[in-house]
Amino acid sequence: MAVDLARVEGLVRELLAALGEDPERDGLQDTPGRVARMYGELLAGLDEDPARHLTVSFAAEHDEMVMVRDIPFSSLCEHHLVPFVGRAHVAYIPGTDGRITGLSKLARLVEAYSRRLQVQERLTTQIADCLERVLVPRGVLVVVEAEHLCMSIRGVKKPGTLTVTSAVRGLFRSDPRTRAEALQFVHAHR
Ligand SMILES: Nc1nc2c(ncn2[C@@H]2O[C@H](COP(=O)(O)OP(=O)(O)OP(=O)(O)O)[C@@H](O)[C@H]2O)c(=O)[nH]1
Ligand SMILES: [Zn+2]
Repeated sequence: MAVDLARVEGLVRELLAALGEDPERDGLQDTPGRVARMYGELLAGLDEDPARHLTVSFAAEHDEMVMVRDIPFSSLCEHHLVPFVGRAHVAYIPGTDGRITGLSKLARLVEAYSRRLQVQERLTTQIADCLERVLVPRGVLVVVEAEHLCMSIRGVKKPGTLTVTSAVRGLFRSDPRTRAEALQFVHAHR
């Protein structure tokens, strides 16, 4: 595991003391271990190769867009170590071999890249890059919408703002009609 649980536990005990707390008081005794396990969970994506999810593919001779929309995710902002939470929309147009991957695998990809210290732009790009590299599709479109708690609960304090990022490749980039159709899918029934 990339996260050193014992070390994080010790440091959280230290952090609590630096925050003016008594780490030995009743309510805080188990907190360092709990926080360490939480980071283990939130950063579990570091321990896996996201591409492995895409090794499952089926011959479908489907040559039109496939989109899984509204994939919920939460990630950790690498600037403040607080969450950003939102939804990802992932679409691809199968390659000339007509092979498709499992729908859940697109959500697993989002999960794998969000369970790391991230910025939203990199998360978006990494999902698109992995799909492009492993599936070799004719097009990839990834849209990510998220609220950053570092903008909601502190600093500029603007809850409810949504940051939208996209990564657009292949046919979705070169053919405006294909891109428009995909974006229409993203916004349908909302
Ligand atoms: N581009 C990008 N910026 C992010 C993301 N998450 C947080 N940030 C920004 O990172 C910036 C860090 O700016 P700094 O000025 O170093 O930090 P800060 O003083 O805490 O900034 P404020 O949030 O404006 O108070 C802020 O503008 C955040 O809004 C992200 O996913 N992508
Ligand atoms: Zn932040």
